[in-house]
Amino acid sequence: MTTDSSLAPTETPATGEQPLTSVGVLGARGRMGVEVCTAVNAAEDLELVAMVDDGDWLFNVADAGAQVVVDFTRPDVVMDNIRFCIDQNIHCVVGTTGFDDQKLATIAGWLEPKPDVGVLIAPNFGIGAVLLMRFAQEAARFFPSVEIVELHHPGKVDAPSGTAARTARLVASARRAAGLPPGPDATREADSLPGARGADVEGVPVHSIRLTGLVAHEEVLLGAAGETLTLRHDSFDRASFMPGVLLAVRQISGRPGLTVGIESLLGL
Ligand SMILES: NC(=O)c1ccc[n+]([C@@H]2O[C@H](COP(=O)([O-])OP(=O)(O)OC[C@H]3O[C@@H](n4cnc5c(N)ncnc54)[C@H](O)[C@@H]3O)[C@@H](O)[C@H]2O)c1
Ligand SMILES: O=C(O)C1=N[C@H](C(=O)O)CCC1
Repeated sequence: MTTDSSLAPTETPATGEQPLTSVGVLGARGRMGVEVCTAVNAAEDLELVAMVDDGDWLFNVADAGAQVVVDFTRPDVVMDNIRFCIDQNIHCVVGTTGFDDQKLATIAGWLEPKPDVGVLIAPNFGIGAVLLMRFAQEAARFFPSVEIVELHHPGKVDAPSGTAARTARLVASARRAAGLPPGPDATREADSLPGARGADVEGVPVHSIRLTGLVAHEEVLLGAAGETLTLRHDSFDRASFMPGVLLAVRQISGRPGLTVGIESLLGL
């Protein structure tokens, strides 16, 4: 792995009374990474000190003195990145998807001997998407049917989306808490083609669409006798994720341990 000097940080914001928070970005050349670098550069209280992508030297973030690392890479590499940051006592804000309970438990274990280090993992930093998840959780117990459709750009590496998987788990859990079966009232037994009814996430069907022109979109459809409720969120631009990412970057040093989602940062 080599250092890519073309990835050197751009201009450092003017120093004020408050010390700047040093930020490193992993996945810096990706769709989200580029947007995060732009947002960090534009924030007067943050300083972009390292930009690392595939093939670059991961130690750049530590050598550059990053206090917080933002990771938008890939599900198959993100665990190694988090392990590295924890070992180096660097707080970590993770937008990369692909986490299940087992991976979260592994990270919590890594954090045990590091009581001052914070790791925040959020499948979606969009405020509207976070609210959609909350509304879906609220509505789930009132409707016998619930299905999720997620729609994304064709370059997306995973399916279903992390947001849809988390929404489904939250819906299933809300239904269990209300004494209802987790899944919908429709069966899968009549499927003539495997997959026709979508993926099964804790009993909730999740349908994934990949379409040129889309960015990130999710619908939760709830049905009862004679009525339906459709909750929909659209991210038309990756700028929509940046307020949530910056909020997490600013708060993570005060939130040691593992945090999942930005709900608690928003007071939800
Ligand atoms: N949480 C959210 O709000 C949110 C929003 C959008 C995307 N995402 C997720 O973020 C991830 C990235 O999405 P994207 O669209 O930016 O993907 P992308 O493919 O455009 O970017 C990923 C980047 O990571 C780089 N990379 C791969 N391995 C690396 C490594 N070991 N170290 C450093 N960099 C490495 C790739 O070269 C690439 O540039 C996906 O998991 C996606 O689902 C989350
Ligand atoms: O573009 C992506 O990839 C996105 N990934 C996240 C997910 O999987 O939920 C968030 C939305 C955009």
